[in-house]
Amino acid sequence: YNAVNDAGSGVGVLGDTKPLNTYFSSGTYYLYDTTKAMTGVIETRTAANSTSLPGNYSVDPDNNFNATSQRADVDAHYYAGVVYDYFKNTHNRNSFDNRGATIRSTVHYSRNYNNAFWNGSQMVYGDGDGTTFRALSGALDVVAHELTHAVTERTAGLEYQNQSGALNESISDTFGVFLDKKNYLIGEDVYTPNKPGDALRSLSDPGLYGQPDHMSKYVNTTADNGGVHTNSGIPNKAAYLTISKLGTSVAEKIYYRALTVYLSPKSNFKDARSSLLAAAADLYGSGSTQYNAVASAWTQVGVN
Ligand SMILES: CCC(=O)Oc1c(C)cccc1C(=O)O
Ligand SMILES: [Ca+2]
Ligand SMILES: [Zn+2]
Repeated sequence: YNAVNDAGSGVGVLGDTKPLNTYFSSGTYYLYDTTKAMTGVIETRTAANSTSLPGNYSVDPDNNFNATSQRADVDAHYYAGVVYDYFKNTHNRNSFDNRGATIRSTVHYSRNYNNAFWNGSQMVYGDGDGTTFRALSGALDVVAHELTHAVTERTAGLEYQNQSGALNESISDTFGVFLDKKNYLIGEDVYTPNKPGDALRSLSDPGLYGQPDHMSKYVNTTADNGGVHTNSGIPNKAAYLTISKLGTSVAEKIYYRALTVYLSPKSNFKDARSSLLAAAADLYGSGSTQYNAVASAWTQVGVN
C-alpha cells in the first residue's frame, strides 16, 4: 500500500533532529512530500557525488533518515518545505511558479563541491570540501537564496549580469534574511565549519567580506558575470537599512511587490530604488514612513 506523507524524522547537517514529510511505497520511504497545497511535490534526490542530475530519490528503510550520509538530504528536504511555506503563507505564492510546480533538490552533487545553484529547473547542492563549506543545504538562508533565484526567474527575470545580476543576487540574499531571521549574515551555518563567527556575506557590513556598500565603490569587472556576487553588496546594504528600520514583516511585503510587479530583466540599481518606492507607495502611501525609509536607504548607498 502507499502510505502518503508519513511522519518521518531525520538528522540535519548540524546534527539537529527534524520532522520530515516522506512517502512510503513498496517497503521503502522516500523524501517525497505530498502534504503541500501544490499540484507538484517537494522531492529530494542524491547525485551520489556524480554530476548527473536529477539523481535518484533519497530513500530509507525505516523512515528515520539519521545516517551521516543522509544529513544533506534531510536539510535540503526540510528547508525546501520551510521556504515553500514562507512564500505560500506570507506572499500567497504557490511554489516558485505560483502554480504549484514541483520543488526538486539534488544533494551530494560532485565532490568537494563548494557551490549551490538553481539550474533553471531544480536546486543543486555540493557537500563542500569541509574547509570552505560543509554541505550547503545545511543553511536555511542558502536554500532560501537558491529557491528565490527560481522566483526571480519567473517574475522580474533579472538578467544575471552587471547591475541586474547584482540585483538578482541581492534579492536572493535579502529573502535569505527574511527566512533566516537570526542575523544579517548569509551562509554562516555552513561556511568555514572550522572557523566560527564568519560568513559568506554580511548585509549589515558588506565590506566585512570584500563587497562594496556604496555606489562609489561599484566594481567594474568582467569576472563573475560583471561581479554579481560582489556588487550585490550595494543593494544588500540598502536592504539591511530598510529591514532594520521597518522590520521584516513590512520590508518583505515591499520587496515581494517590487520583485513581482515592478522589476524587469534589465533593471539597474536606480530602477530598484524606484521599484521599491513604487511598491512602498502602493502598500503604505507615497511619503509614508515606510516610503521614506526606502528612499533614505538607497540614498545612503549612493543610489538616488
Ligand atoms: C548563499 C548561497 C550562494 O551564494 O550560493 C552560491 C555559491 C555558494 C557559490 C556560487 C554561486 C552561488 C549562488 O547561488 O549565487
Ligand atoms: Ca543567515
Ligand atoms: Zn545566488
